[in-house]
Amino acid sequence: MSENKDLDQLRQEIDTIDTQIHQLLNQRAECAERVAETKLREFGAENGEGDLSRVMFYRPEREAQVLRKVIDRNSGPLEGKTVARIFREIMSACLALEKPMEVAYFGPEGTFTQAATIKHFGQSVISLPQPSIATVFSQVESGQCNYGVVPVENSTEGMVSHTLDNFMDSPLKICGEVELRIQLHLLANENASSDTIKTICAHQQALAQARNWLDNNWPGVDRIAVASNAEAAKMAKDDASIAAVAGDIAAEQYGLMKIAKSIEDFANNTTRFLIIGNEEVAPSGSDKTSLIVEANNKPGALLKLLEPFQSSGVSLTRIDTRPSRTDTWAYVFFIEFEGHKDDDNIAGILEGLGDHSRVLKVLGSYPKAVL
Ligand SMILES: O=C(O)C(=O)C[C@]1(C(=O)O)C=C[C@@H](O)C=C1
Repeated sequence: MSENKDLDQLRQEIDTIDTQIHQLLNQRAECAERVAETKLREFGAENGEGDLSRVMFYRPEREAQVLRKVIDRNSGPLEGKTVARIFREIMSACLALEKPMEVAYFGPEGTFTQAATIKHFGQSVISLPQPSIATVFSQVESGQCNYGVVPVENSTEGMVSHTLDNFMDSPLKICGEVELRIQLHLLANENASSDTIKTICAHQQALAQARNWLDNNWPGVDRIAVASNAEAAKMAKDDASIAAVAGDIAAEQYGLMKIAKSIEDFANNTTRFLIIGNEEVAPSGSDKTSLIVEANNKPGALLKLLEPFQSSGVSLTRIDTRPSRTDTWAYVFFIEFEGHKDDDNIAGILEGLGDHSRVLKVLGSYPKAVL
C-alpha cells in the first residue's frame, strides 16, 4: 500500500516535470520560428520575395556547438551522449519547422547511409534514397535536394574511391561528417536454412568486412557483390537460396531472420560518412578541413606539400592517393586535417600549398563529428 503511495507521488512528480519540458520544448520551437524569420529578412526573402534558396536554415556549426554544450554541461545520471541524442532530435524538429530539409543519401532504404543520415540530421529530415553516389552528388548540385550523405571511408576497408572521384569534378562543399559503428549480420528469410542457401549477397565492402567469417563459416558458397546491402536483403526476402550480409535496419525493413549476428571481422568496424551541400560552413571551434591537391611532378613534391602542416603543428587526420584522371601516372592526394580554412594558421598553409601544387581544391571545413 505504502509502495503504491510512493509510486503515485513519484509519477505525479514526473507528470509535473513532463509538463514543464513540454512547455519549454514549444517555447524553444517558437524561438526557432523567429530565427527563421530573421534569416529570411537577412536575405530579403520574407513574404515569399527574394531568393529563398540562398537562405541558410541548416547551420551545421551551430548544431555542433549546441550538442557539445549539452555534453559539457551534463552532470548525469543520464550519459552525455544520450542527452545529446535527445537534443539532436529537438533541433531536428525545430529545423523542420523552419524549413523541412530534403537530404539525398546512397540508398535504397535500409542502407547504413540512411542510418548515418538520421544519426546526423535526426528523424525530422526528409531522407530520399538515390541509386548511386553520383546521383547523390547530382541531386544536391541541381538543387533537387538540400544536402547529401555519402560514405567516404571504412575502418576495415579504407577509402570509398567512388566518393573521392565524384569530389574531383563537383562544386559541392563538405559541410559535416558522421561516424557509424557497422554491425553486419547474415540474414535470410524464414524458409531458408544451410541446406537451401546457395549464394551470399551484399555490397562488396560488406563482403570484404566479413571475409574471414564467411571463409570460415560458409566455405564454398558463392558470394555475389550487389549494389547495396539493402538490395541484397531485398533479394533474400523472396528467395530462400539467397542470404544477405546487412545491418539491423535492412533486417527489420525486409523482415529477415538473423542466421548469425555481428559477423564483421573487426569488432570496431566503423564507417565515416560526409555531408555535402552547396554552402560553406562557418567555424564551430573544433573543425576539420578536407582538400584535394595534385603535387607538381618533381622529386620531393609531396614532402614540400606536407612540411607546412608539421611546422605549424597541424594534425593530419588522413592522407590518401587517387590516380589523376587527366595525366597517366600522376596522382592526386586527398588530405584531411584539424582546423578551419578561415583559421589564421590554416589560411597561411593553404596559400603556400597553392604555390607548390598544380591543382588545389578545398572541399570544405566542417565541424568534427559530435555524436
Ligand atoms: O541557430 C539557428 O540558426 C537555428 O536555426 C536554430 C537551430 C536550433 O534548433 O537550435 C535549428 C537549426 C539549425 O541547424 C541550427 C540550430
